[in-house]
Amino acid sequence: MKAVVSINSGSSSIKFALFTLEDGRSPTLSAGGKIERIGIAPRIAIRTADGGVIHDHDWVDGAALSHAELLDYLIAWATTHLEGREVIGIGHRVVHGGMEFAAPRLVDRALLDKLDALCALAPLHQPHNLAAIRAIAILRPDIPQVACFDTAFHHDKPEIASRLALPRALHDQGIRRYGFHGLSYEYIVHRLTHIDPPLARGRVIAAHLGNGASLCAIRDGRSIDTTMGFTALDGLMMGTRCGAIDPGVVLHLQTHMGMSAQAVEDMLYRQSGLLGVSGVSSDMRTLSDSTDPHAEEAISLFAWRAAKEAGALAASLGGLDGIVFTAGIGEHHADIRSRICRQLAWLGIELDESANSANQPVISTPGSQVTVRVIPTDEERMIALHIMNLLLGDAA
Ligand SMILES: Nc1ncnc2c1ncn2[C@@H]1O[C@H](COP(=O)(O)OP(=O)(O)O)[C@@H](O)[C@H]1O
Ligand SMILES: CC(=O)OP(=O)(O)O
Ligand SMILES: [Mg+2]
Repeated sequence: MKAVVSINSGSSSIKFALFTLEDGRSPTLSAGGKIERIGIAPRIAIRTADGGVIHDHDWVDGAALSHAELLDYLIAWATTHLEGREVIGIGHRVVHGGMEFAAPRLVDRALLDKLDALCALAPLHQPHNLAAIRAIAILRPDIPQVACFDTAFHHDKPEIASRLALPRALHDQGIRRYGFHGLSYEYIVHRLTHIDPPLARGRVIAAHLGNGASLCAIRDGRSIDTTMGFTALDGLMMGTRCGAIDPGVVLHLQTHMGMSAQAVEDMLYRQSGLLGVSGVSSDMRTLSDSTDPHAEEAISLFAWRAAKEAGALAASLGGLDGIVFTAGIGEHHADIRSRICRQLAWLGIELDESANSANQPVISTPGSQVTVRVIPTDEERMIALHIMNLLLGDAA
């Protein structure tokens, strides 16, 4: 049986999925799983498509385990469990595709060199994405690999949403707003076209709230603006990232507080966000269970910032027909969704609190001017569809 494998290395997790190509067109999930809480207390869970447990493992003292070590574990596990399937392609989420890549690409050495040059712009992601590709190229050089870019979905957004108010020459050199989480947004559009075609043609804010978090303003299925910019540091407050801050703070830290560029990078990417404000954890589940008042302050700031930026994107869209919540927090955290929607009530949003508490697919009231949906994202399926498109021609 022919199969494809998707690998999605996020900042705090590695998600992976094996899809068989039964009818040669649409991918059927065979097994999938994730290693999550990387850097805290990693655990791996692998399940069949119907939820049957294939493998579970907790690394209790595993805070120091790197993405690379955990990936090695995963590859070793997969090699002994893939027998009987002919893997025709392996696809990867690659966070930064820079100015050049507007669509998935087959991986070769020249591509890897170009993507290496973008590592500094996505230090929490790109090195892991490329390390996974290289590790697999050594083990299975016979299997084609496909790079699917998080930036691609935003590539053709309007010029005005791409430009920073900096000297023009910098824009021409690539210092511009790219946007990320594109595979997730593309999947949301793909799902909306099936489940709610009128909304898919309308003005939608998709809220990808995970360890990394961003919003995307989507009109008629296309990105027209988004909260992340040149890097995945901009926009919303995140697990360990600060989101948008006054650039004067960075200058002050370096010039007056003697911090090196490396120390500032570490603070903005790894020590800020929910972790920095709470002093407790970067993980929303842990914060929600905590009685520390700083944990509550971090949760409030997260929701307030998300609602505020959603207001800005509603202005980019010139009005709003729908909001879609997705990713770890967006899919599961009813209280955060409720806080965000209450702050956006002036846009005509009326939440059905009981539907929201039950994580229903539609969580707005029938009379709400704005439809609010919860759609589990599936970046792995989007990657599988891209592999098939690239290697086999059109997929369903
Ligand atoms: N059931 C849940 N309830 C509340 N928050 C959750 C739940 N499941 C996951 N989360 C939160 O989602 C975030 C991770 O999101 P995810 O999309 O998996 O991350 P990544 O950006 O690494 O892909 C964490 O803050 C985690 O606490
Ligand atoms: C781009 C980004 O922030 O990704 P993640 O949410 O996986 O960290
Ligand atoms: Mg993610």
